[in-house]
Amino acid sequence: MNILAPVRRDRVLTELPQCLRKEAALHVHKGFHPRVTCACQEHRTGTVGFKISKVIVVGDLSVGKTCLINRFCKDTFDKNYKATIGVDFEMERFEVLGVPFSLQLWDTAGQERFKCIASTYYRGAQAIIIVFNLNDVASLEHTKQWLADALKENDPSGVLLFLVGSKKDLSTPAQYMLMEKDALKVAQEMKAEYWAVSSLTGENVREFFFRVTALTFEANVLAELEKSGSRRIGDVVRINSDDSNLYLTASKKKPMCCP
Ligand SMILES: Nc1nc2c(ncn2[C@@H]2O[C@H](COP(=O)(O)OP(=O)(O)OP(=O)(O)O)[C@@H](O)[C@H]2O)c(=O)[nH]1
Ligand SMILES: [Mg+2]
Repeated sequence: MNILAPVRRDRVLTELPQCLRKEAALHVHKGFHPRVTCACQEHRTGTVGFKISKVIVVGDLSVGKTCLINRFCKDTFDKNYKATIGVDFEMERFEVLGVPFSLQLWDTAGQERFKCIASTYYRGAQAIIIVFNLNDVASLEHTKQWLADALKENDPSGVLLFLVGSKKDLSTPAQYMLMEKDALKVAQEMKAEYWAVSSLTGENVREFFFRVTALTFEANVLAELEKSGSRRIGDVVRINSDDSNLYLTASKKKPMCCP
């Protein structure tokens, strides 16, 4: 795909999309980090606009990884199962706070026999999406192993984690509530943000990917600012001392700048 194609109008983010559940969120701030907003306004985002961030999608076979990506990227849904062999990827271009931002979504195989090939593509991920089927408790249990495998190839402190329950359309509200309780616990243990989606109906799919994009972008800009040492004396107005950063993953309680 041509990464220079213009950004689609429905890929423009001007605000930080909110988390699904506050109990299991990477952070619960209402807006982008003030330093990020400020840097974007002042065109101080360095190389972020030219970068392609890698996102890997892992999880048991048939949990719906390919369908999730296809629903977001192509707005299609295939009810027939066709196993992913090795890996596949899609490129998505966004514009966040006026800055171009690209994600490379790596769809990996869940089948054991292809896992070996797929795992060679885990390296260099900025976000890891671990998918399980909301109607299959074993697939939730296996998410810990998927995460461990993915983290072998990545720096755990530099990667954003998302735990995604799929096929929400197949559970009754009561079944869903039961599963969500367990899933929230797993997400908290992993320090991952929890989402529940349906690729069949499209429920939460766009909201989820927008959240992944926004948080990855935010982490990238903060890292860029850190690298360039652009924090200015006098900009520091307060140390973030509230409890809205559950896992301290993206911003790691850095001093905030901007008036
Ligand atoms: N009802 C329902 N079915 C779904 C949903 N998502 C996926 N499926 C079905 O689940 C099956 C597996 O979906 P895939 O997306 O191919 O699963 P996968 O995780 O990519 O599987 P591997 O590539 O083998 O790892 C297919 O038959 C899909 O139609 C969903 O949200 N709702
Ligand atoms: Mg697949």
